[in-house]
Amino acid sequence: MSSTRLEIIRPDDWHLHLRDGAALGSVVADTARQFARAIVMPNLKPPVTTVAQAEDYRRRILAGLPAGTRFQPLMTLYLTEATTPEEIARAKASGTVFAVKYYPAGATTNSQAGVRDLAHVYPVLEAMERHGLPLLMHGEVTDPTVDIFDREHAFIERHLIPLRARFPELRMVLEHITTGAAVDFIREAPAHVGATITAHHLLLNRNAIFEGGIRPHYYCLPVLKRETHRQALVEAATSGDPHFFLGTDSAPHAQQAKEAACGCAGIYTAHAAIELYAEAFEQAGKLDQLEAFASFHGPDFYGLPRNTDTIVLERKSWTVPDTLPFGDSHCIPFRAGQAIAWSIT
Ligand SMILES: NC(=O)N[C@@H](CC(=O)O)C(=O)O
Ligand SMILES: [Zn+2]
Ligand SMILES: [Zn+2]
Repeated sequence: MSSTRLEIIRPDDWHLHLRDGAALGSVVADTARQFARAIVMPNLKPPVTTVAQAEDYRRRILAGLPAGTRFQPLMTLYLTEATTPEEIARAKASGTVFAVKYYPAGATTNSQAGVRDLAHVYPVLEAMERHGLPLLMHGEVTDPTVDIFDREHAFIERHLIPLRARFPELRMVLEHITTGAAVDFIREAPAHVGATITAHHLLLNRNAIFEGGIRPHYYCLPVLKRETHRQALVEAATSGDPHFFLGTDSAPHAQQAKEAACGCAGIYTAHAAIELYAEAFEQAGKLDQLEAFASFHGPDFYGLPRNTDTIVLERKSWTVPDTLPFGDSHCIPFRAGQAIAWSIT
């Protein structure tokens, strides 16, 4: 399908990092411009581990919005080995917390407080299964003997398959999937197991990290994979399969934190998220599938109503700024200084 104008039901972002403080104030409007709702990840320092903390964070997000915006943050709790089944019951009853995020300790940004051994949180997972609260997973093993490009596949084999067997009714999202193995696993799973896919994993393969030199702004976790995996993700996202939905994993870091001897993982895409997905879907000849992926499958999975208003995308190129404000610093957005083919009117 080729087209120059596309009107779709307003999308939601089912995986987003908003940070906190002044940084939050710099980025939240980018998301609110296009998305009605977003699942907000809890990997702050210190992490958001209780309903009370999530509700405080939610108030800070709402306070950071430009006047008149109707954006709704959907909060999550950060799972630790100290999380209690009682906190899960409180989360379910809260009306503000929609999921619990599992970070294997050491797997990614601010994951030190995460889970070392899944067996230690079985009572919590049992409570989540009972209450129907989804477990959102950063699905990578941290075993240093496993190659970094194989860590998602190893997570599926070592942890996800056993977890599915032990908690068959647990609602789960494998976040920011990057491999054909993840696509195959999710496609075969029941409807209460889904996956988010980022725009950058649809648009880039791992060569981007090394093009003409080392490119820290293309470093994220899970790390970009080889071209065959990118193609499997594009196939999944554009197939109409309701297991797969939009999650940007937009993860801003200050420029100096990325351009460093040990640079942080994370790519900022919120300034152009739906436009970037439109590019990926257009390249696949599947623009007609963008709405289902971006606006239907996510709310259907979470049991929330679909949005009713629309956004209009136009095939009109614009140039991304070289830098964007980020608290008392700035960040380098995806496609900095380069063109994006689609705009929101
Ligand atoms: N994706 C990333 O590379 N980074 C995320 C954390 C995460 O989602 O794993 C971040 O918070 O910076
Ligand atoms: Zn992650
Ligand atoms: Zn993330």
